[in-house]
Amino acid sequence: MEYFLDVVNVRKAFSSVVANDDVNFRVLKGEVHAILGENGAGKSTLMKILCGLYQPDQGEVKLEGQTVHFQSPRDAIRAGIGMVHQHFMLIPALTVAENIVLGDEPGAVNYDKTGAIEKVKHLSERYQLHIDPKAKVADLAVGLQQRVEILKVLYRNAKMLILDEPTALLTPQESEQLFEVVANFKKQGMPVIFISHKLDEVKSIADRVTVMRAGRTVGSHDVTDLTVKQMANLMVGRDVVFALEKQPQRIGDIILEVNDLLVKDVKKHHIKVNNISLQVRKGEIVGVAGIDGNGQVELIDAITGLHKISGGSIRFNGREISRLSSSDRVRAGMAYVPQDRQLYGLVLPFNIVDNMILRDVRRKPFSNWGFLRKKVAASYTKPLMDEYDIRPRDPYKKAEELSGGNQQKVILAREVSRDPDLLIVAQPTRGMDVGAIEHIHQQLLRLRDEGKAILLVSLELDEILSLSDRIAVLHEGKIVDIVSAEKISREQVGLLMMGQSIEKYQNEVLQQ
Ligand SMILES: Nc1ncnc2c1ncn2[C@@H]1O[C@H](COP(=O)(O)OP(=O)(O)OP(=O)(O)O)[C@@H](O)[C@H]1O
Repeated sequence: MEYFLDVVNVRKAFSSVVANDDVNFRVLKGEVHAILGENGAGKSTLMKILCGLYQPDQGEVKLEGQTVHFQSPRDAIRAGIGMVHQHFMLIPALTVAENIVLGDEPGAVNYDKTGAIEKVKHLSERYQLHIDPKAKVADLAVGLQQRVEILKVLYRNAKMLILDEPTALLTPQESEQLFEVVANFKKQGMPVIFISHKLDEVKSIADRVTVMRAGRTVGSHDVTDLTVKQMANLMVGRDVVFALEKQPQRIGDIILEVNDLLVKDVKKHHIKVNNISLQVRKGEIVGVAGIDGNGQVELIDAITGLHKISGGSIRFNGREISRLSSSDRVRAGMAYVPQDRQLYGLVLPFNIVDNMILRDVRRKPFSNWGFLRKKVAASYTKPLMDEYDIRPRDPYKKAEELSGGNQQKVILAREVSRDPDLLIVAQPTRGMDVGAIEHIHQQLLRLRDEGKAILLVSLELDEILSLSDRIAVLHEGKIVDIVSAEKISREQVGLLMMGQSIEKYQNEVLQQ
């Protein structure tokens, strides 16, 4: 067997936190190798070692049998490691070709443009990554931007690709296209490391999987030998419940009522939310389904007060709130888990305690005559860290030092525990492991059963279908339909998301 990558006994610690310990795994030439692990298991740290951002404290990394010592990402790129990050690093105003060449020829104003375009064309044909080299990146959909990132590393002669949660921001169709691209790499002998929390994806595209637990690798397996459930159990170390138990609904008064809501983009050029009317009542979860970019973010930003409205009304607990600031809306009983956790959800240089009481820092019991009661704040935080399994269990750890999934847990713990009348959650489980998803879903259902109102925005159709009582489907800023979750199938929601009608689908099915 020919190994491209061999990781031997790697260890990496950040002061007292050992992020990687005794890490061992091998990647074969031409295989898709998934890395699975709970939030905080050490996957990102390991990948940062492989791409030269961190140096290991101990152990060895070998490429094609040769030990390598990367001092910087540049060294790793030169050795053929191509990392495609979750958050793209592209310059929107430049073309595809310019973005691809940039970085390889820094500051090169006089680079060989025709040659570069030719090379990009050649690469996109070879790997079936079809894209127009002259298109402006700002005009491309997310899936195509990701192609540019992949082409960028291929242009630098990558011999192995690392894809870090590559489908987190993709539509199901874009994910399918990505999997075809990955299959192509495989055919051409290029190894791919694939990090994902989505076990179905791992099952369908990976050949082998290495599982990490608490910083250590606990084994590598052929994917064909494992079921999705077994993968989940290996990762979490216990049985994971996939099916949710939903209690019968007890609907109460209207908590949120949006009427004829009109929201434009910041420059007021385009309508983002087009005359939307929607109600959320006590004891129900209303899911908002839609392909990314169809007005979901603007809708919830308008309700929470982060985005100005251009028309219509928003009533919360019977009171018109569209002129209230977002902090006044929070005081009135609204809680919000934003889509962009690093921008709005957390203050990254603050520790977990400070982030946990962020919204209530000036109020009792955390403040007394203007003085922060640190002990009270800490004893409020610690049980929440246990309940939400926030790792490491150090309440004074800075948010920026937490893994992505653990950052998300801090926000959810804070917002859910504030006991709001209305909870608005956007992509609540993005980047979370299966065990954490199970817990969050149970918490959302508990709030619903306690009579709270929940507005759930998610790109995960299965999440919308399993949690929601009613589903509002958005397309191009409009609500196509509001349907009962019990009476609609996954395919029907998919059709509505594309702006098509269900009747057409039903007629087609009848005719078959
Ligand atoms: N720069 C840092 N400083 C201090 N601690 C860190 C740093 N980076 C990571 N850690 C810690 O190392 C551990 C592993 O984190 P890592 O980000 O590698 O996990 P992960 O498996 O990628 O998690 P997730 O699935 O949530 O992204 C965590 O406990 C994290 O808090």
